[in-house]
Amino acid sequence: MKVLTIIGTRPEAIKLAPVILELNKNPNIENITCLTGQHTDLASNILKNFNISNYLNIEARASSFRISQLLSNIIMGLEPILNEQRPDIVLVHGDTTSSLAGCLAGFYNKIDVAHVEAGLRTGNISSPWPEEGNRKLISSVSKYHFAPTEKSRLNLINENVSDESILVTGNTVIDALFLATKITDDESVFSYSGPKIRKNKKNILVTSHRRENFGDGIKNICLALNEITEMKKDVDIFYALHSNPLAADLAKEILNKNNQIKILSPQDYFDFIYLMKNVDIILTDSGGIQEEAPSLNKPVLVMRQFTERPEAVDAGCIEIVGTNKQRIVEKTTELLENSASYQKMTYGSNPYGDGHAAKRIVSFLMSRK
Ligand SMILES: CC(=O)N[C@@H]1[C@@H](OP(=O)(O)OP(=O)(O)OC[C@H]2O[C@@H](n3ccc(=O)[nH]c3=O)[C@H](O)[C@@H]2O)O[C@H](CO)[C@@H](O)[C@@H]1O
Repeated sequence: MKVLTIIGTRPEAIKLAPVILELNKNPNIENITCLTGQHTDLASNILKNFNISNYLNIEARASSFRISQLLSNIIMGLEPILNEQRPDIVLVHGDTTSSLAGCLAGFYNKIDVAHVEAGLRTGNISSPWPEEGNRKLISSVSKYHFAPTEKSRLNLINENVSDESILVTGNTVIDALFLATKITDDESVFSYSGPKIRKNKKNILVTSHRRENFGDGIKNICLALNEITEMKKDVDIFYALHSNPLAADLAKEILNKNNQIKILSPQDYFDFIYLMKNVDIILTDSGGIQEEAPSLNKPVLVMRQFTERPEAVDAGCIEIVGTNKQRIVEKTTELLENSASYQKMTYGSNPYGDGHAAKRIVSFLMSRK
């Protein structure tokens, strides 16, 4: 069986790395990994973390940030590879422009598409935008759907996806985290050379990069961080910037005079895990971090209006706080001051899986050969 695995962004690289390693282990599978160029630097660094060095890169980065330009560049960039390699399966992940483009390129060439992290829905087509639309479109033309949870599977059934084409696998980010924590537990692998995490402080890790938060959302988040450090002199905040200047520039402008806030460049995956493991609280609009944090027993306040991770909300390990400055300040302060509230959010088992999702995906594909 020949598989073409498409990777665009950092989270796709993190979440597909375990699947690629599993595919490469199987003598009956030839896997070709192809970067699209959507996040070349971030994605290639992640593959390096997981010792994946053999991959193509179509460098389809759009000159502007126009999604439609990037989508068409990727589809056209993949055509020659699809014609030359004629894979049996195009494997895509999640909800990005690269995931949708990879899926459509496969579909237009009558090649079966397999979708990892299928079925996540907020039910709101404008949030997250364009991810909710991307993943619904991918579900409508994919042949196989790897749903992380039972809830994701039910979302697909509600959209008339046939049950026998769905497999509930767990989220592969837990596979990646377990692989990485095995590697990172050997402290010598850390290259984290950022500002020290001081144990006599309360430490908060922050990331924000969602398009719907650009502008006012990120502004309110940063104003809330300034207010928290104004009130709490024993708090250090580590803000890991995203590579997208539309997410990073405003944060740098608002936060750069606050010496309690350490502004970090995008972190290598192992170093980011080190940060997640060693802080007390995580504030983020990220999807993957909502799934990882329960395995690290870290409470997460989600700075979005909606989440497609209801399982973690139901389990009490994440809480949606949106981008309202006052609400972010209040909920963060509560976790800093009220140990009962804090304990309630540190969770035993992770609703997002057991770290064996990649194995399940590969054996399912082999059974369909
Ligand atoms: C709507 C939505 O939720 N969509 C998500 C979005 O991904 P995301 O929101 O999770 O994106 P990010 O937050 O950028 O990545 C997070 C990962 O990066 C690591 N990290 C973070 C900061 C850093 O400095 N260094 C790092 O290594 C971190 O540990 C984590 O694993 O698209 C994915 C692809 O389709 C989807 O799967 C996913 O649902």
